[in-house]
Amino acid sequence: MRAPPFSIVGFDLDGTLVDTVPDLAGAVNHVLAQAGRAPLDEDTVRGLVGGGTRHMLELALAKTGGADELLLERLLPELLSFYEAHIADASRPFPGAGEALRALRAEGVRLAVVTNKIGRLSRRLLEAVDLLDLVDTVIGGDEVERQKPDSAPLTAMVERLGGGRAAFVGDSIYDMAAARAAALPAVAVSFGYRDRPAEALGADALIDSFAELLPALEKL
Ligand SMILES: O=C(O)COP(=O)(O)O
Ligand SMILES: [Mg+2]
Repeated sequence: MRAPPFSIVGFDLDGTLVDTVPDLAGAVNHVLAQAGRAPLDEDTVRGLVGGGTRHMLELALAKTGGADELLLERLLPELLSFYEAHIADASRPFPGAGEALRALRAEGVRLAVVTNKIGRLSRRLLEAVDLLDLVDTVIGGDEVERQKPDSAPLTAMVERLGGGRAAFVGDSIYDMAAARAAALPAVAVSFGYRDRPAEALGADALIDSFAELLPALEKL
């Protein structure tokens, strides 16, 4: 392989590196039951992920009878503690995710996870699925002033990893908008979570599996 034209590659977490919906849905349904609400199926929860855990809960409440601030504040800590206890019961890396990270690393590319998920939970999840040691840094949604779709987390990534040409890989409109705002080329994964067709995300490249990532980066 030719050396990739990037010295930094960032990855979104939920729906990009790791298929987390089973455990996220479990945690959402745990608190919906506490609120006397009907459960949501995994396909529905898949469309609610991307804007952070609080946003996911807000959307889940809106879908099951209405969200109000008080209920949201009451249920959020419960959701987070349940999710932390079950963070990798069923969550698994998408096929080829670890291999792609290793291949990029072998080329000397510095790697980051940039997620709207809380940083502590993100590291816990990455550790549980054996990906934490493969990345140089993790930036959680609570660890920057503004989360994706703002450019702030991606600007922080480039700064933290010492500068250089960077690209970002994600699954949602939040990722594509953040990359655009930070003026970074963006690769979208077609297997992730989103509220619209993958072709409508506005990515610079679209991949159907991690086997396609390195060739896609070379063409950007
Ligand atoms: O937890 C979320 O809602 C989003 O997380 P992500 O930024 O890794 O997709
Ligand atoms: Mg995502």
